Amino acid sequence: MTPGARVAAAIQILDRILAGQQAEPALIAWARASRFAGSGDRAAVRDLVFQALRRRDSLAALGGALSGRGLMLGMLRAEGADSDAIFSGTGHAPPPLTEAERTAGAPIAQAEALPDLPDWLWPLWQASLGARALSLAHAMRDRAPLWLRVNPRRATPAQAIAALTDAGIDAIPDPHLPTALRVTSGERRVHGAAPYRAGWVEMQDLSPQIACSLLAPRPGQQVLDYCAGGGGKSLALLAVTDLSVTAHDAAPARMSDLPERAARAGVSVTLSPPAPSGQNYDLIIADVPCSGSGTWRRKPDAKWRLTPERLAELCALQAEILDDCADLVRPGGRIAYMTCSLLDAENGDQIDRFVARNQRFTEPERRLLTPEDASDGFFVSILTHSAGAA
Ligand SMILES: C[S@@+](CC[C@H](N)C(=O)[O-])C[C@H]1O[C@@H](n2cnc3c(N)ncnc32)[C@H](O)[C@@H]1O
Repeated sequence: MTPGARVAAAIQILDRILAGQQAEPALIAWARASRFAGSGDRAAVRDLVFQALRRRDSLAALGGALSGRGLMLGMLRAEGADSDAIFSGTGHAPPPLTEAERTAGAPIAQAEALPDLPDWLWPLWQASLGARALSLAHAMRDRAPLWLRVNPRRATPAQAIAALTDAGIDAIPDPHLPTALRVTSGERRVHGAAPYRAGWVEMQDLSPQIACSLLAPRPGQQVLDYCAGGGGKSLALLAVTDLSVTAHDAAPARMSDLPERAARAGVSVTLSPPAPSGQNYDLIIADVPCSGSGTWRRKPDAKWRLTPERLAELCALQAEILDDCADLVRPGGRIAYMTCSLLDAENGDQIDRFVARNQRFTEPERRLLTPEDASDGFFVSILTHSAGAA
């Protein structure tokens, strides 16, 4: 596909997303209907669509319209590219620019200053992040790096880096957490690469890796991963400590990959039968459903789909899960509450309300990680039951 044809495809897909379709199904539907598009074309069109969604408002302002065409025109203007060369009308390229399109659009500085967040959310974002609100909103406009976690049961960071290099993937360790590797080239090769398939490395963003490193459970402790999903947090803990880990999820199908991932990593996780009971756990991980506002670089359409009603529903569910976990932790045990959100409503405010209604718990540690100091936006609060230290 020519550059113009890729832009025309992105316009078509963006129009569907702006009309209400989710990004992934819209991309899949386009790929199925476009057998002529090779893997390089599909990746390039996907990048255009995601980049446009990350910067939706500023690109619409630059391009003069909130439409697929307006967004792609705004992107070309932001890059200083020759719009007429792309909007050429030849072959499969989009039709030439109209006179109105040529004169529409805000100046670059004015458009770039927009936060690229939904209007209703911006006051909550500012109240949560204060002086860092705009820079963190703008950090969400960039593509996120891919991070890997080295599994010390299988390899050292140096061995993993060497094996990745052999597979055509470059990765460098984080200066503070050497088992966290940032992939600097060859991202798309990771899934098929030998060190991934042999369990030497797992995909996990730096921020949850840091959060898990704060928990340091003692060998042999009973751990409940209450919202286990794919089990990323369980696997991170088991990689460094021998633990008895039970995984639970309200949607058990979400844990279907976990046994295979655990086997690849050389560890084992017990999948919980119906629901955990008793007060048997030294550590409960509550990696709760959330807005995902810290991961909007990866899932940019989610930022425009979130509504105040959905945020309120999520906050109510998070409170319910915290209360369930409070009943399952053993006296003296800990709850690690985690979200991939930057919003106080889901983070500090949620914990303050929990501690106010559950006065047996204290909060020795709370950490908000952001793209400015780690990678994805991520919150962790460690809550200790007052009957003694775990
Ligand atoms: C943020 S995801 C978990 C991600 C996972 N811990 C990981 O590291 O891959 C939240 C999970 O909570 C689950 N969930 C939703 N409501 C729940 C509830 N009431 N009790 C337990 N799990 C719930 C969802 O099915 C989802 O898998």
